[in-house]
Amino acid sequence: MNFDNEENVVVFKHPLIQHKISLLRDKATGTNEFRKLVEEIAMLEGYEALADLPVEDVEIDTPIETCMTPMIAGRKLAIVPILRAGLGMVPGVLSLVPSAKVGHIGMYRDEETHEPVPYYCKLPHPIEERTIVVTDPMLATGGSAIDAIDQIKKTGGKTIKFMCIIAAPEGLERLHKAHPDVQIYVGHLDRELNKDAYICPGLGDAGDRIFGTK
Ligand SMILES: O=P(O)(O)OC[C@H]1O[C@H](OP(=O)(O)OP(=O)(O)O)[C@H](O)[C@@H]1O
Ligand SMILES: O=c1cc[nH]c(=O)[nH]1
Ligand SMILES: [Mg+2]
Repeated sequence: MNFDNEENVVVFKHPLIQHKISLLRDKATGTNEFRKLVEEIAMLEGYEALADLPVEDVEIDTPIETCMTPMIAGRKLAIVPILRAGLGMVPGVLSLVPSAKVGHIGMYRDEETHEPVPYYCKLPHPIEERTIVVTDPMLATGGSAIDAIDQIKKTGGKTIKFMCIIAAPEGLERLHKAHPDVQIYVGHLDRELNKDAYICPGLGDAGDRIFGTK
C-alpha cells in the first residue's frame, strides 16, 4: 500500500522530526536523552495532528478594547497513552494542551505470539464529545493499537487520532484497514518487521529505552 496519498494517514517528512528520530535510533542514546527526544517528537507531531481542532470566537477584553478572538471550542481533548511506552509521549502533547484529560490503556505484547495482552483501562468520562489522541511510539504488527482503539470505541469514543513515532508498513496497513476512520500520524515509516515482530531498523524496545529497564 502506498501511504503518500492515503486518506487519514500522515507520514511526517519534517526535518526536525527526522533528525530527532535518527538520534532515538542510536543505541548509544541513553535514557535521559531518549525520554527528552520522545517528548519533543510528540510535541512536534501533536502540533500538526491538532491543526484541525475546532475553534470558536469568544469575547476578550484586551487592555485596549473588547474583541472577538478564537479559542479551542467545545469538544475537548483526551490523551490516551498505551502503557508503557506511550506514556513517554504524553508530556509533549500536554505541553500543547495542558488542560487535556489523560486516560490509560495497559497492554503488553506476548513475546511468543506477539498478540497484545490488555491489563488496564481507565478513560475519562464522558468520552463521546472529546477528540482522543492515542499515543504509542511503536506501531509494529498493529495489534496493540487496534485493540486499544477497539476498547476506546466500545466506551463511546468517536473522534480518534493515533500518533506514533515509528511504524512498520505491516502494522500501518493493518491499523488503517481495521479503523479507517482513525487519523494516523507516523513520524517515520520503517522497512519491515523481523521474525520477532520488531521494527527494522527501528530503535529496539521503546518502553525499555524510555524507562531504563533491561
Ligand atoms: O504493534 P504491536 O505489534 O502490537 O507492537 C507495538 C507495541 O509493543 C510495544 O509495547 P510492549 O509490549 O513492549 O510493552 P511496553 O510498552 O510495556 O514495553 C509498543 O510500545 C507497542 O505498544
Ligand atoms: O520494534 C519494536 C516493536 C514493538 N515494540 C517495540 O518497542 N519495538
Ligand atoms: Mg516494550
